[in-house]
Amino acid sequence: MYVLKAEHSFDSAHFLANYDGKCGNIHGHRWRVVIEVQSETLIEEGQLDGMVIDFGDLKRDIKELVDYYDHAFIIQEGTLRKETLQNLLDEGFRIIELGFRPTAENFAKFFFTSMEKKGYNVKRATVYETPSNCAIYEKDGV
Ligand SMILES: Nc1nc2c(c(=O)[nH]1)N=C([C@H](O)[C@H](O)COP(=O)(O)OP(=O)(O)OP(=O)(O)O)CN2
Ligand SMILES: [Zn+2]
Repeated sequence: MYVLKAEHSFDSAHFLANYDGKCGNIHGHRWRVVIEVQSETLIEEGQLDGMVIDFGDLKRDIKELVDYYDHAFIIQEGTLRKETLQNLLDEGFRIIELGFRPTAENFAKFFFTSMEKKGYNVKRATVYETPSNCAIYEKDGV
């Protein structure tokens, strides 16, 4: 089995609602998203001979996905009062509302399935919240 790994990072703010501790306050991370894709075979002709996929194409697709979340305030839907949210939007802040709690685990699954939707045979998605903490989502039995 061949495995290719590429990554891209984004900087954003978030908070964990209903969290008893410092992470309940607004804070920022450089989220590092590492994607691994797999293949039993290699392309055997042309420019891509000997490759699973061109690293450039893989990196481009990860960046395209991840860059949307860069320099935004990421919140879980329903965790800010309507007026608070409206005031932030009126101030011109870029807010991204998610249907899930913005944890490393949920982001790992989200980026895994997003890359699958782009057609990749994804082996594993790893999301680092800090240089020493990461969550991994991977297929069962792989
Ligand atoms: N399993 C998870 N635990 C926590 C998550 C998470 O996504 N999954 N997230 C957080 C917070 O977002 C927090 O920002 C990260 O926590 P922490 O490791 O405490 O971050 P620090 O680098 O600031 O830790 P220090 O050791 O105090 O420097 C919490 N938990
Ligand atoms: Zn955090």
